[in-house]
Amino acid sequence: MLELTNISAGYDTGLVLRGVNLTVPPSSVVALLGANGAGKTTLLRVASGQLRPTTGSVSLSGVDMTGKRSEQLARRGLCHVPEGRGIFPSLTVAENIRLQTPPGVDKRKAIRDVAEVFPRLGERLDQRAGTMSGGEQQMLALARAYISKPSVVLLDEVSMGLAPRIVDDIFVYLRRLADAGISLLVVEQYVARALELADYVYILDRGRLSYVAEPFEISEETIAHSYLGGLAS
Ligand SMILES: Nc1ncnc2c1ncn2[C@@H]1O[C@H](COP(=O)(O)OP(=O)(O)OP(=O)(O)O)[C@@H](O)[C@H]1O
Repeated sequence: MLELTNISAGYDTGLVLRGVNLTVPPSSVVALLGANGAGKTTLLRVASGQLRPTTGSVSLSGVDMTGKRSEQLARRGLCHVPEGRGIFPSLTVAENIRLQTPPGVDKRKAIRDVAEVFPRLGERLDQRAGTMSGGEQQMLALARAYISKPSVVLLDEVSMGLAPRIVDDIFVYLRRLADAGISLLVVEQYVARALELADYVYILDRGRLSYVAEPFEISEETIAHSYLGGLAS
C-alpha cells in the first residue's frame, strides 16, 4: 500500500502540487488522470523518492519513507517505470535483465521468466537494448516490474508513441501484474483502457486533486473536462 498524504511539491520554477492525498490500496489499480502539466509525473517522482516534497508524507506498506532516496524505496518494493523508459541502451537485453534482478533471485531464471512473458525479448537477449524498436525497449523497461517482485509499480505513460498492437500487449501485461496482486499507479493517455484496468480514478487539476471515484462513477464529460484542464473552472 502506497499512501501520499497532503503532498505539496515543485521545482525552482514554483510549486506544482498542492495538498494532494492519494492512496494505492493493496492489490489495487489506481489511474491518475489530468491535463498536460497538471502534475502527474511530478506526483510519481515524489512517490518514488526522486523529488522531495515541500510538505506532506510518503508511506509504503505502513513505513514512513518521506525524504528517502529512490533506491531505498525500490528496496522496499516500489518500482517506477518512468516516461522515457529508463533502460541501459548500450547494454544487451540480457545484461539489462541481470542488472535489474534483485539480490537473491537467480539471474538465469529472471531471463527465462522475461523471455516467457515477452517472447520478443527472448529472441533478442544478445541485442543492444538501444538498437531495439521503441515497443521492444518499453517491454524491457516493463520487465523490471516483473522481475523485481515489487508490491507497487508506478507507470508513467508507458504506451506513449507505440503502435496499437504493442499497446494491446502492454495492457495484457499490466492486467497480468494486477492479477498477480501487484498494486499499480497508472498515468496513461489511453484513458478508456486505463479505466478498464482501474479500481479507483484520481484526477489532478493544476496540481490539486479535483476528483476521486471508481471508474463506473466517472462520466465522459468529467474526463473530457479534466483533459482540457477546465474541471475546476
Ligand atoms: N524538472 C522540472 N523543472 C521545472 N519545472 C518542471 C520540471 N518538471 C516539470 N515541471 C513543470 O511542472 C509542471 C507539471 O509537470 P508534470 O510533468 O508533472 O505534468 P504532467 O501532468 O505529467 O504533464 P504531461 O501530461 O504533459 O506529461 C509543468 O508546468 C512543468 O513544466
